[in-house]
Amino acid sequence: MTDLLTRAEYAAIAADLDLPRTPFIDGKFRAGSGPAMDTLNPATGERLATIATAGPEDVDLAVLKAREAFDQGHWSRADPGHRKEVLIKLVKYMTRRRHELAVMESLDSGKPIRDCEGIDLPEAMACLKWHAETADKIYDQTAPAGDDAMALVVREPIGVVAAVLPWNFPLLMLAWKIGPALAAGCSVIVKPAEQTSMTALRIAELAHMAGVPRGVLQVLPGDGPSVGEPLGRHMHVDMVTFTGSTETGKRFLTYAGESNLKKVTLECGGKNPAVVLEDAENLDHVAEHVVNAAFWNMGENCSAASRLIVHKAVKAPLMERIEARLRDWKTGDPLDPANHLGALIDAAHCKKVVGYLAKGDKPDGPFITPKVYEVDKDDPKATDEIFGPILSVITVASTDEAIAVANDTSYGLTASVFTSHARTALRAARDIRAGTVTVNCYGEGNLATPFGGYKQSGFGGRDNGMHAHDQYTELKTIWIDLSDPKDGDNVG
Ligand SMILES: NC(=O)C1=CN([C@@H]2O[C@H](COP(=O)(O)OP(=O)(O)OC[C@H]3O[C@@H](n4cnc5c(N)ncnc54)[C@H](OP(=O)(O)O)[C@@H]3O)[C@@H](O)[C@H]2O)C=CC1
Ligand SMILES: CCCCCC/C=C/C(=O)O
Repeated sequence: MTDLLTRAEYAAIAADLDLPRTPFIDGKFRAGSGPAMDTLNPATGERLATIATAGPEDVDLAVLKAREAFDQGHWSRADPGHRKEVLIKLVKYMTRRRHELAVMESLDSGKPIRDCEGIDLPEAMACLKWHAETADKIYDQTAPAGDDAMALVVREPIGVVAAVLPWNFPLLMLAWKIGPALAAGCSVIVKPAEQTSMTALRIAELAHMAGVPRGVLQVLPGDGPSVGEPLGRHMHVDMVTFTGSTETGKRFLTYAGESNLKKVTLECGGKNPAVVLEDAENLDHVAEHVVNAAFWNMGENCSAASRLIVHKAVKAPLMERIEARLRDWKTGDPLDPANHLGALIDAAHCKKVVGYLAKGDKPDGPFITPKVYEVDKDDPKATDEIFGPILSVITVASTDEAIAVANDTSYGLTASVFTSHARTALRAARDIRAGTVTVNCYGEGNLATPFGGYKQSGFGGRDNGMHAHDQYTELKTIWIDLSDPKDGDNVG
């Protein structure tokens, strides 16, 4: 874990923050022509900043500049080694300013500073570096074509990419999108969630300082209908990469279908199961993972394991251990490094989550302490993506029943299985319909492994790994006739 500063030191950084307040277009901050928007500190409800949002002309200008930059080729056709060096320089700038970025992220999103410093920031930087390093190490292919021809199969950057982001991991999701897209040579326009624009704006500025040319990385603050939809419908945007709710994700398919058939990749919601079977070993270890899986990031996580599906034989000892671990998980002031849970993102979301609390359980403003409820598998707590610190526990009597319950959802993002038998683990991993299945642990894999969902959790591609790079490229076949023209007619 990164060395944390004290609460007072974080407060001093917060007091001194220089916050970005306008769209970043064509290499500079410009006065946005959209309505002013207050961004609030979720923990206090106080105004953090008033941001000038992007209006329709800003969206058009950003797309025009992104297109021009792409066509000029200073980035898209640059030596891949140059793109690598520039992105690594960006990471260096982020490293220098990591405390400032971490505090900005915490103030803007309500996330606990210990996570911003220990997870979001280092993971975002590692992600950018990982993709930067791939830029000059990817080879194209030749295909079998016989003696008289050569067939090249090459990947080219797809063009102008709009990245529409959620509020739960503002910086990390930014990195998951811009890392591979910029490394591949695309121009990227970012639409952060309206609640959390701060770190995206600052990263765009740092990227430009590091050498990302004008128009290649732009950030347009504003809400979904004003900025997300026009990007989704724009005739000169080649691709949308989206992370957020399934409902909004589906809209982007409509926008694409009603405009230019742009490519759309969606990373959407989840109601992910942690399946603990009768033969699970070391219940202390299981409890540690289950607690982290359900409550990390206040449960505001598409890959949160919010359903614990547990065999009746191990339920009681596991529940005891979960309750014991939760005593160490403190909720409160996000800038206090002692706290594991901060504030929920905003009042509307808080109201939604509170609607799932049991009678008698109450929030403390935007703070909700972890809740564990035993429920039937059809209870809304067990079926809905709550996106809050609520773990729903469903008891089962067999492995088959556990797998059936795990799959009884319209989502399929992640799942975890705890068992001591390799065969059971492998069968369960195969039978659960989800994009990531972890065995005897909870997680999302790492930067090298693809992340995305089955069913209504995802569409069209994967974040992370080389699979992410591939989704920001088009495949082109170049067929070269090598036959000797003297041999006569080689047509057909
Ligand atoms: N998979 C995930 O990681 C996430 C899942 N969710 C789920 O979604 C629920 C609702 O959260 P919410 O923030 O509303 O998520 P959304 O899916 O609505 O938001 C994600 C992004 O899409 C944008 N957007 C919203 N509406 C439109 C639209 N009509 N056209 C184009 N873009 C749009 C948002 O902009 P803006 O918000 O600025 O209007 C935001 O940038 C949560 O409770 C949770 O269950 C939420 C966030 C992340
Ligand atoms: C350190 C890995 C964090 C992964 C978070 C994945 C969540 C994605 C989402 O909620 O969209």
